[in-house]
Amino acid sequence: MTTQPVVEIRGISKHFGEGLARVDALRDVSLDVFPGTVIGLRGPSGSGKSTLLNVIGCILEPNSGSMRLSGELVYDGKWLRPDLRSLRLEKIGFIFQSHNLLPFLNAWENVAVARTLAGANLAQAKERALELLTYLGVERRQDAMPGELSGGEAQRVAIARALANDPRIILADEPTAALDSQRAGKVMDLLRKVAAERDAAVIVVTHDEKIFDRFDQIHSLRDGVIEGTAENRRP
Ligand SMILES: Nc1ncnc2c1ncn2[C@@H]1O[C@H](COP(=O)(O)OP(=O)(O)OP(=O)(O)O)[C@@H](O)[C@H]1O
Repeated sequence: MTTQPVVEIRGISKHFGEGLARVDALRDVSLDVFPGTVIGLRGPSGSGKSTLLNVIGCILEPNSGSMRLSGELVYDGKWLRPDLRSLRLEKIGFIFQSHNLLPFLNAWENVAVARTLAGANLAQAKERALELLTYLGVERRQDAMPGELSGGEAQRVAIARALANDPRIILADEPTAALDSQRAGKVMDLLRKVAAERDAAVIVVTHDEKIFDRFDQIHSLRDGVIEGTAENRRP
């Protein structure tokens, strides 16, 4: 049996500006990410990491190429779905550097809101939120406001929120940048568990060398091109 990639990118290019001001942020990038894997994107500032993450997240429209997300062709020279918001809600969970929790909602409400945006009623959304907070080991903090959470706790709540709609693709932009190495390691272990147990693909933009050994593969970008890939062998 062959496993289909969850993210399948072919010949994606993206530029900003025109003429002398043109910047080629991605040049003919192809990439497959398989279920159950955690991959890293590294590279110098301006190499195209965030652009690639935002293209996969259907936030930025590329200029050419094609992209399949969990088997569905979503971009082929143009977006193939009129409603990108519902596409994102259905397929993708986002995790940011600073957790981006809504400061006026408590922990479980922050998770539940993502579920209600996808159409669930509040009771269903709360049940799911509490399940996910338990899964991530922060159920005791369910009523805490974001300002009362430690950095590690807040990032776990943010991961729970990213999982609210059971996406198969999790995109994380520098998720450990604000954490010490022990907490960073824990967040990466949780992302590995999420990938393994939910058959998801986790894609992490990072500069953080202390977590490089936690990836199955790390792609190095330079000037909009994937110039190399390192594999971490696992027992
Ligand atoms: N909205 C935009 N308008 C114009 N140029 C942009 C825009 N977004 C990104 N760029 C340019 O595209 C290139 C790639 O940027 P990108 O943010 O993807 O790099 P990065 O590798 O994520 O960098 P960093 O590590 O600093 O976040 C850079 O030259 C950047 O200046």
